[in-house]
Amino acid sequence: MVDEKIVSLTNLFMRYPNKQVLNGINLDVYRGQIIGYIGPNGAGKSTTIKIILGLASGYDGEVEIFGKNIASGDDSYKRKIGYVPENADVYDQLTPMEYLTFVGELYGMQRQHAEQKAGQMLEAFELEESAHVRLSSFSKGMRQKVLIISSLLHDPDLVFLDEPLSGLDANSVMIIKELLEKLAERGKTIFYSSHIMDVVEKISHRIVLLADGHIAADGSFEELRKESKEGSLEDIFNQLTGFVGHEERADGIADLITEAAGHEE
Ligand SMILES: Nc1ncnc2c1ncn2[C@@H]1O[C@H](COP(=O)(O)OP(=O)(O)OP(=O)(O)O)[C@@H](O)[C@H]1O
Repeated sequence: MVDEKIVSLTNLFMRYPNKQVLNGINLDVYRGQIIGYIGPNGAGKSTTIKIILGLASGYDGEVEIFGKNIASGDDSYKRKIGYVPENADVYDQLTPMEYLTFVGELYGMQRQHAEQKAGQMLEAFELEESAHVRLSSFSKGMRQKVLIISSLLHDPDLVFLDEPLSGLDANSVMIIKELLEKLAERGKTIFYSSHIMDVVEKISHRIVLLADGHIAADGSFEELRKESKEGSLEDIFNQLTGFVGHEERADGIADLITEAAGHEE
C-alpha cells in the first residue's frame, strides 16, 4: 500500500524530573522510508525511540504504530519491531547461536526456525566459525554484528538502529548500508539514528533533525541542502544547531591540555 503510515507522533512531550526533553514532536513516517534521525547529544533521540518502543513512560501526546495507539494496552506491535540500542548488554556467557535463538523465541519464532535462521545469518555475516563460542570473547565489531542480526532475525516491519555501525569494519559497513536499502525496497521502515553524518546523508530517504526538543528540519538531503545553502549534511547540521567556531574551541582545549600539565621546562 502506498503511503501507509507506520509511525505517527502527535504533540509528543516528555519531561524527566530535571529536564523537559521533548517539546511537541509531530512526525508521520511511511512504509519503506529510511529516516535519518539526527540531533546534538542530549537532544532526545533515544528518548523518542524508547517511548515508541514502550520502554519510557510518562509522555504526553499520541504515539501510533502500525495505525494503533500504543497506549491502548495491546503491545503485539512490539513483535514487528527490531531494535539495535546504542549501548546494548548481551548475555556474555551465551554463544551467538544461543543468544539469537533466545531473542528469536522472545519475538515469537519457533525454536527450530530461529536456530536455523540464526545459523544462516551468522554465516552471511562471516561469523559461522564463532557461532558456538561465548560472546564474552567477541570483538566489538563481532558483537555488533550479532546485535544487528538479533534485531532482524524475526523479519520486523519497523527497525530502530542507534549507532548500528559502531565498531564495524569498512567491508561490513558497506554491506549494512546496502542491506538497509534492500530492506526498505521490501517495505521495511527504518529509523536510523547516528552522529556519522556522511552515512546518514547517503542512506536516508528523509532526514529529521531534532534540536531542543523540536524538529528543526525535516526533508530529503537535497531539500535540506536547498534550504540551508550548505554543502554537506555535517555543514547543514552545524548551521541548524547554531554551531560555530570549532577551530577556536579546539584550540582552547588544546591550550588547556598543554598548559594544565604544568611541566617544568
Ligand atoms: N532516564 C532518564 N532520567 C533522567 N534524564 C534522562 C533519562 N534519559 C535521558 N535523560 C536526559 O534526557 C535528555 C535526552 O537524552 P537522550 O538520550 O534522549 O538524547 P539523545 O538525543 O539520544 O543523545 P545522544 O546523541 O547523546 O545519544 C538528556 O539531557 C538526558 O540526560
